[in-house]
Amino acid sequence: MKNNIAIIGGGNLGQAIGSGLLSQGFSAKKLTITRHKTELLSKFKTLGVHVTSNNAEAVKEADVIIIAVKPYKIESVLKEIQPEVKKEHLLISVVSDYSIKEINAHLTSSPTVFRAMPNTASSVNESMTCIASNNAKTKDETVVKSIFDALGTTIRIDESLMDAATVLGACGVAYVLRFIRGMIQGGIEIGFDAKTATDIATQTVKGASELLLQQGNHPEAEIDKVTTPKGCTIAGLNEMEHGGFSSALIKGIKTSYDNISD
Ligand SMILES: NC(=O)C1=CN([C@@H]2O[C@H](COP(=O)(O)OP(=O)(O)OC[C@H]3O[C@@H](n4cnc5c(N)ncnc54)[C@H](O)[C@@H]3O)[C@@H](O)[C@H]2O)C=CC1
Ligand SMILES: O=C(O)[C@@H]1CCC=N1
Repeated sequence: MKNNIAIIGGGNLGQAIGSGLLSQGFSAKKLTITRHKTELLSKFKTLGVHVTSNNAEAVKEADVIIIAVKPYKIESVLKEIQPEVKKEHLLISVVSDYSIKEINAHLTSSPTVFRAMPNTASSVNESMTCIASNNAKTKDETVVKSIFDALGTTIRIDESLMDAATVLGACGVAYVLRFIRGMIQGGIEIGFDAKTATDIATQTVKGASELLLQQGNHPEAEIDKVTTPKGCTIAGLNEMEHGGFSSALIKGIKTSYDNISD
């Protein structure tokens, strides 16, 4: 990848993106990460990444800008970098609940603006990243897709689905991790130590995902292969459903969605 990338906001997601790019061989010299407390980015500095608290300087040196600050900070960041943003820049916002139109309203130079919704699995190159833009050129779309392809898998979506992508793909990591924690707790109760229960639960979740990813089957078709009539799987599954398992998940997803807007 030949672009110089500036990540504005080296927090949880900004660092995950930085780590994911570096582990895929992206040159540390072409990467800048900013935040106020630069000492918290020392592991990147050690690897040769340019670490600074000066956003304008970072933007000046970059051709791709990734904004990864909290939603309530994006307007001040846009005001700060606005004088240095050029038409040739590709500006990618991973900020939730802030539209391309709102971003453009703070910029006079009309850069090409994208929104992307990756997740924290970017750090291990297993993100699902949803990407949206308005009338971007194909060559610019290719550049943005290649950045996030390096961090996992990408799909292009309409910007109107960005809130839904935020919930399913980004918040989704937390839902799945809570599920895994529940499996571990159950595993300990039936006899495993925490480490063994974690090893079994995590690989089982990975394997179940791979069944769907590699074979494209419906989850219920795979569940049918596990549930022996009158067996222990269906007994446990039905007990979970009596406890509101699928319903709680669907309600939680809808509640997250309803809580995106401030
Ligand atoms: N954490 C996640 O799983 C995901 C987060 N997002 C979005 O990414 C954005 C960042 O989220 P997190 O990384 O979780 O937040 P965070 O709070 O961990 O990171 C934001 C970083 O920006 C820095 N920052 C604040 N003001 C700044 C400024 N003026 N200049 C430079 N840096 C500044 C903060 O010090 C912090 O390190 C949010 O808008 C969130 O909606 C999107 C998908 C997933
Ligand atoms: O919870 C949040 O607000 C952010 C958005 C997506 C993941 N975390």
